[in-house]
Amino acid sequence: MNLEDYKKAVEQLNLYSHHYYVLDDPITTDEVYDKLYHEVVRFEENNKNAVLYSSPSQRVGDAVSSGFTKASHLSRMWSLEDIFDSEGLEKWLTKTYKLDSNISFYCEPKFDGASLNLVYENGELVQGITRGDGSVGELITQNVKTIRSIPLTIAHKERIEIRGEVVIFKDEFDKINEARLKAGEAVFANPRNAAAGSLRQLDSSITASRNLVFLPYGVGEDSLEYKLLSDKMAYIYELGFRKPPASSTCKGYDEIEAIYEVMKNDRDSYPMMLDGMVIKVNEIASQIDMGYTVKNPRFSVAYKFPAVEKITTIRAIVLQVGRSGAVTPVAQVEPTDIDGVVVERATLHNFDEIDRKDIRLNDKVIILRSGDVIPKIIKVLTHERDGSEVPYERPTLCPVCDSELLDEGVLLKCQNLECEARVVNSIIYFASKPCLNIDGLGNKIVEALFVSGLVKSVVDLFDLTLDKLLALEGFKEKKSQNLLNSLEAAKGCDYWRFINSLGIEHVGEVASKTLSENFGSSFIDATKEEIVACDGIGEEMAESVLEFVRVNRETILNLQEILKPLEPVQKAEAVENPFKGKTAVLTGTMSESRGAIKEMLEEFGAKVSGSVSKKTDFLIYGEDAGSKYDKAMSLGVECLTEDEMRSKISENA
Ligand SMILES: NC(=O)c1ccc[n+]([C@@H]2O[C@H](COP(=O)([O-])OP(=O)(O)OC[C@H]3O[C@@H](n4cnc5c(N)ncnc54)[C@H](O)[C@@H]3O)[C@@H](O)[C@H]2O)c1
Ligand SMILES: [Zn+2]
Repeated sequence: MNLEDYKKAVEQLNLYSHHYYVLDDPITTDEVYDKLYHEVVRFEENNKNAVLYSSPSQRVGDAVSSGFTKASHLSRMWSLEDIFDSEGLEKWLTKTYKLDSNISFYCEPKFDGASLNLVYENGELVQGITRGDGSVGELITQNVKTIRSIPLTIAHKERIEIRGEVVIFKDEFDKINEARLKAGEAVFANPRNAAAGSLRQLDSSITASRNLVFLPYGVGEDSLEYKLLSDKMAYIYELGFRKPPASSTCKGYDEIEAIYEVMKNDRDSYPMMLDGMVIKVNEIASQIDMGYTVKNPRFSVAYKFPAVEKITTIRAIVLQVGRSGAVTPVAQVEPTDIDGVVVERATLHNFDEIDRKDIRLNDKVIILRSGDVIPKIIKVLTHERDGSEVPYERPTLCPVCDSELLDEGVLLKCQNLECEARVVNSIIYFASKPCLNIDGLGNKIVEALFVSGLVKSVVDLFDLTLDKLLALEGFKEKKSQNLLNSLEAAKGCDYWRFINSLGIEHVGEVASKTLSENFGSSFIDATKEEIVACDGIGEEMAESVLEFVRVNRETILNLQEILKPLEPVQKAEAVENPFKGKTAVLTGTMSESRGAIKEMLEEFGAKVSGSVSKKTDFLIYGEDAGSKYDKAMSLGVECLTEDEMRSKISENA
């Protein structure tokens, strides 16, 4: 890197930072940012006189957005030095032991969110300030007050600054994005941006709706006299703050590495995103002696986890046809190693998503792989386009059978009932675990059976014979006999499996069980009213059942004749009691598990439903009953405590 490159790199980093910190909409990955940042730092170490005032190494964060009132922190907020591997840890420890050899360490997760400073005076929350540039941040007290894990009053009366990270849990993040997708709004790239963006809203009610969580990691100005950071933090948690998971004290390299390994391997199991582990010197006197660089504390370091976001290129968009004929697009990307796994495909959800993100062939994109979920594209780097990108055109023909697709906007559908993809996938579904659980009907075999012409629908499976199978290429005696045996074994299955295996749209395992319990084999004669009256079954599902039965009645009867599924045993008629035939909802903590109480009520002939509606006859509540209780009260539903319910039963039984 020469001086010219250095100046360009600083400018580039500042552009990245502006998008990251001010606009909450990054235009590159942390990995790319970190790599360039470290090149800049290396150049500066060798060219001390050339260091630019605007260099990101000289400051924390970025400029403060003009939309908010500014506020100064009582004591400065800092960034953290990064390390990425064992070698980095060794170097950091050597450097730190030189400053003080008699130290131990406090390790905790590095939460990937937005940092926040809380000022309490006389035990009251008086200010909430973003980190900003470390000295001055944005005053967002109103927003901060909507975060339920931030106590408005604490038992500590002297002035104190409590610092922590505001995060959004992963499941909440998915919910927010799902809702935004439905509303046609742009989705957040990742939970960090969602947290930072939600925290810095001009309208507090938006912040309030986002279920943010505050995790304390330290204090700024304080008058506490603890000798150890671990004790100081224990005191903070006692004041009513949420204790972050997995903090521990330890000594030396080996123990730190061991804690890091466990945390890294468990990262997916935490409800929030972690991007590393923070190591801090535990002795406060030593911390004070060590002090700070222009940017970072010397007594602390962030030991980063491998990146889960990478930049790659869209090579193709391939189409998959499911058993219902729905065509889903999947992106094929330039193979990219993400935390040890080579990623070649990413979901695109549906065609609207391609339009909304304006995903083009050859586009550079940020791809995220975290946990077991299928990798997804979280951002198209439109500013990196060079003209070689090709807009994607929606297909009009089925990629498998060439028949015309039905374009329903979000969904495209192949309507050809004999389309190979539809038949093969519906047979695979028919044989899958929650359906008839037939071994030996994997993708390859079903395809071979279909192509041979022997099997054009599930009914044909049961006409297979040993002779017919042996005539096919690749079907040896043992394999063929095993398949025939498993087909035979599927006969006499539970009735709900039979319903589930039909593959009725919107009807999964739970609904199949409900239909089976309520109707058994007469489900094909049930009316819409009767179906909707079942717990957990709505209009859409009922219509889908009726339509399926209308079109496929013959096939259902035919299959039923072959499979002879078992009719569900009807429950014995319940004795007369006030709950018989009524619908009840359970909420709060009870003396036994709610599952056990549900079973008991069902024995008394009640239907137990998950949500309160006008159809609910009783709400039975235990301790800490929440919104269901409020809703029941507002609808005038009769509310009973667990004891009241029990005495009603014993009076009558
Ligand atoms: N993608 C981009 O475009 C882009 C741009 C700028 C910065 N960045 C990322 O941001 C990083 C620099 O940002 P930074 O200065 O906020 O540093 P940082 O986020 O790497 O580390 C410091 C921050 O970590 C947070 N933190 C979380 N858990 C903590 C804990 N247990 N103890 C102490 N602090 C904890 C605090 O908020 C603290 O301010 C870069 O390394 C880069 O990865 C990315
Ligand atoms: Zn087709």
